[in-house]
Amino acid sequence: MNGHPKPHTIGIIGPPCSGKSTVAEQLVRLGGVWINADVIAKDQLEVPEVIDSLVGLLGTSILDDSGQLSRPSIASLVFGEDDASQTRLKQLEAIIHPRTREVIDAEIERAVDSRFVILDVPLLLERDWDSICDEVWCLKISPERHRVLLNARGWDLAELERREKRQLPWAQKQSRADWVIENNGTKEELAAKVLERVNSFEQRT
Ligand SMILES: CC(C)(COP(=O)(O)OP(=O)(O)OC[C@H]1O[C@@H](n2cnc3c(N)ncnc32)[C@H](O)[C@@H]1O)[C@@H](O)C(=O)NCCC(=O)NCCS
Ligand SMILES: Nc1ncnc2c1ncn2[C@@H]1O[C@H](COP(=O)(O)OP(=O)(O)OP(=O)(O)O)[C@@H](O)[C@H]1O
Repeated sequence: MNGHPKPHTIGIIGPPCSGKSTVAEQLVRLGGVWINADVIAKDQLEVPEVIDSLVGLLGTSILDDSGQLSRPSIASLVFGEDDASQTRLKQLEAIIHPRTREVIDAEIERAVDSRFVILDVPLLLERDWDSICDEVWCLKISPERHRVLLNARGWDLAELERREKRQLPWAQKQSRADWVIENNGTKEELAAKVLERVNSFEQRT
C-alpha cells in the first residue's frame, strides 16, 4: 500500500451486449483496472488438468480437431432445462469457478494502487461476489435496442435465453444493484452518466 485509499471496487453486471465493456473501458480511462471474469474463465479451459477433468465428466465430444476444448460443444451440453444439463453445468462451474475466483482475488491484490477495480462478472450476484464490491452497477437496455446490438454481434437469441434461464431474473438483479444504468441512448450519453456517477461518489469519499 503506498498510502492510497483502497481502490473503489465496482461490480458490473448486465445482459450480453448491453454495454458492460463500454462502461468498463471508460472507467479504465478514468484510472481503473478491468477484471473480466468471462475472459478469466475462458483461460481456465486451456489448462491441461481442466481439459482432462472436463473430458472425464462430459466426454471427448467437447474436444475440437486440435484436441482443445470446444466452447460451443460444452455450451450445448450445459445450457438446457433438463436435469442432465443442469447437473453438467454445476460440474463445469465446480471446476471453473474456484479457479476464476483465485485469479480475480490475485488481480484485485495487484490493483491495490488503482483508483477503481472493475469486476465485470456475469454471475456476480449468483455467486455472492458482490460482497467484495463497494457498489454494483447493472446495465439495462430496451428489448428493441438489445435486439439491434445482439444481431450486430451475431448472437443467437434462443441461446441467450437458454443461458439467462440459468441466471437470476434481471428484475431481481436490478433491484439488488446500487445503480441501474439505462443504455438506450448514444455512447456519449452513457459516458456522461458514468462520469457524473464517478464525480458524485468521489465527492462522497
Ligand atoms: C459454457 C462455456 C464454455 C461457453 O463459452 P462461450 O464462449 O460460449 O460463452 P462465454 O464464456 O463468453 O459466456 C457468455 C455469457 O454466457 C453466460 N454464461 C456463461 N457461463 C454461465 C453460467 N455458468 N451460468 C449462466 N450463464 C452463463 C454469461 O452471460 C456470459 O457472459 C463458458 O460460458 C463457461 O465455461 N461457463 C462456465 C464458467 C462460468 O460460469 N463463466 C461465467 C463467468 S463468472
Ligand atoms: N449506447 C450505445 N450506442 C451505440 N453502441 C453501443 C452503445 N453501448 C454499447 N454499444 C455497442 O454495442 C456492442 C456491445 O457493447 P459492449 O461490448 O459494451 O456490451 P457487453 O455487455 O460488454 O457485451 P458482452 O457481455 O458480450 O461482452 C459494442 O459493439 C458496443 O460498441
